[in-house]
Amino acid sequence: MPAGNWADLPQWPTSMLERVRKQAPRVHCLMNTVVQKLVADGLSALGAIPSMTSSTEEVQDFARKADALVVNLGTLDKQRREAIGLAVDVAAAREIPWVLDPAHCDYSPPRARFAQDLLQRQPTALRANAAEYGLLTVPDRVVAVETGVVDHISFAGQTISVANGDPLMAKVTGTGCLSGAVIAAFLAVDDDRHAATAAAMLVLGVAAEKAALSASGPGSFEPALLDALAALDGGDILERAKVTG
Ligand SMILES: Nc1ncnc2c1ncn2[C@@H]1O[C@H](COP(=O)(O)OP(=O)(O)OP(=O)(O)O)[C@@H](O)[C@H]1O
Ligand SMILES: Cc1ncsc1CCO
Ligand SMILES: [Mg+2]
Repeated sequence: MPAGNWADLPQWPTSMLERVRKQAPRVHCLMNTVVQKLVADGLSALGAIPSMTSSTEEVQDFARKADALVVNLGTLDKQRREAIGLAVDVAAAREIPWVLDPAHCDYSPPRARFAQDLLQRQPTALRANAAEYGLLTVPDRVVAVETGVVDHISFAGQTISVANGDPLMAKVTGTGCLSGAVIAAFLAVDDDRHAATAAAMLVLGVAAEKAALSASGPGSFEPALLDALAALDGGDILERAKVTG
């Protein structure tokens, strides 16, 4: 079990990244309309295969082909609520991992209620920023990720903290949404939900640090992040990892 043994087993995130690249998991995204392109490109750069429809006629067919699902509430409407319910039905029946990102649930009580109802359906992981996270009660079997300057990934009474990343991540809309999708890709290749979620946050954080080396601001950071996700190797991860837990 990697959690708690970071110093002894520092190769497990790299092994998971290699499996993502080799297995190319299909990640179906019910993604807000603001960041669909970044999330699709980020998953592709990582080595996963994104799909993105939210049509109620088709979403179950897409979910049946997927290895993991990410549900993001950023641009919620009636039809998307319905599509989310249909997709989660398939994920539950097929027992594939799914990740909930309750984007902007702190702006709207109905959205917060919807997010809490979805949590009762036992996603594999919740990924939220601090404002969103503080509003929700996370059931025991759900990996709870609170992102920010340091990411805290909690499960079964243990917390892994990942201090990698760069302030430019907060200047590009959708890095949090992308993190939920990256978590889904890692969950698709490893059954250890706590370790897989932490590895995903580490990989994104290290890629962001590499991207920041060449970026001159948010505009150039975004494509550099895609390049870094595609090029990342075990050496980068070992050299830069700031993981405790
Ligand atoms: N100041 C920072 N320094 C380092 N990493 C950061 C910083 N701010 C955010 N991050 C990283 O950026 C990613 C997004 O986290 P954040 O908490 O900003 O999500 P968010 O508010 O939901 O983002 P969005 O809604 O734009 O997708 C995480 O991987 C987090 O680690
Ligand atoms: C800016 C924005 N508005 C709805 S979703 C989204 C991107 C994730 O925060
Ligand atoms: Mg968000």
